[in-house]
Amino acid sequence: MTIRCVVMDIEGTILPITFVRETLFPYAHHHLDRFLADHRDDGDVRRWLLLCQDTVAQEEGVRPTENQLPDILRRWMTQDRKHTGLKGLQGLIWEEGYRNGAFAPELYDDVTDTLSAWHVGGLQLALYSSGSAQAQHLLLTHTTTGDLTSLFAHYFDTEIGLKADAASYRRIAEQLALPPGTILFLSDIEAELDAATMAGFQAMQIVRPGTKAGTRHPIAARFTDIDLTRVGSANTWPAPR
Ligand SMILES: CSCCC(=O)C(=O)COP(=O)(O)O
Ligand SMILES: [Mg+2]
Repeated sequence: MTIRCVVMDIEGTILPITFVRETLFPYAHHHLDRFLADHRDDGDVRRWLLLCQDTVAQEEGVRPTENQLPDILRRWMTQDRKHTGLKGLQGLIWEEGYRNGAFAPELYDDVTDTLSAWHVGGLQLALYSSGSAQAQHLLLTHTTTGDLTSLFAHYFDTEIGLKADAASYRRIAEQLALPPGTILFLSDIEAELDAATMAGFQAMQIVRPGTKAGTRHPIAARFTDIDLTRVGSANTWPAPR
């Protein structure tokens, strides 16, 4: 089946995991208190704080005060919890960092040209990350190879569901208004690829240095190794190793 859209993960797929874990996450952790002091009353900040408070109230039976929230948020960050409210707040904190030039994401060197070629060839491109859609857009805006947002039509985050849940991919296909079999999902994580294929997507594991190659999905080491015309043909995938 012809691929019409490529949906891709971010960390470990288009850029090194270390950029997220060693640059973005520590920045949000470090600047949380000051950010909340400065922006507590901003509309988006209020929305995400309320969502975090709701979750704690549901899980623990007691609604935390706003003063108790920063410690809870820091605990969630340490746990790498993929909570929509936390992810929303992190994205807003990173916005300042991008604006100040505190960091710039460097994509793997095979990514930008491949994305441009796919875009020129008429493919729709989309990101799917646990990071908020706003954070995804920011990241693409500030890459060391320039602003890549014009290449992307869609940004999916945890508001559509968790990445290891097949229902999330069914909702993505609905939003894209495409048959699932015409959508290729790229990720380094097998559990995410499993969920995507359960929803009928084509899926390929991107195996970057340090990624453990799985056995359940076709693999590619670089975007330049992906031949979209062969995706889904049973006799060619997985690639021999
Ligand atoms: C927009 S980059 C930040 C990504 C992020 O916050 C994150 O938690 C990545 O998680 P994922 O489940 O998409 O690997
Ligand atoms: Mg990943």
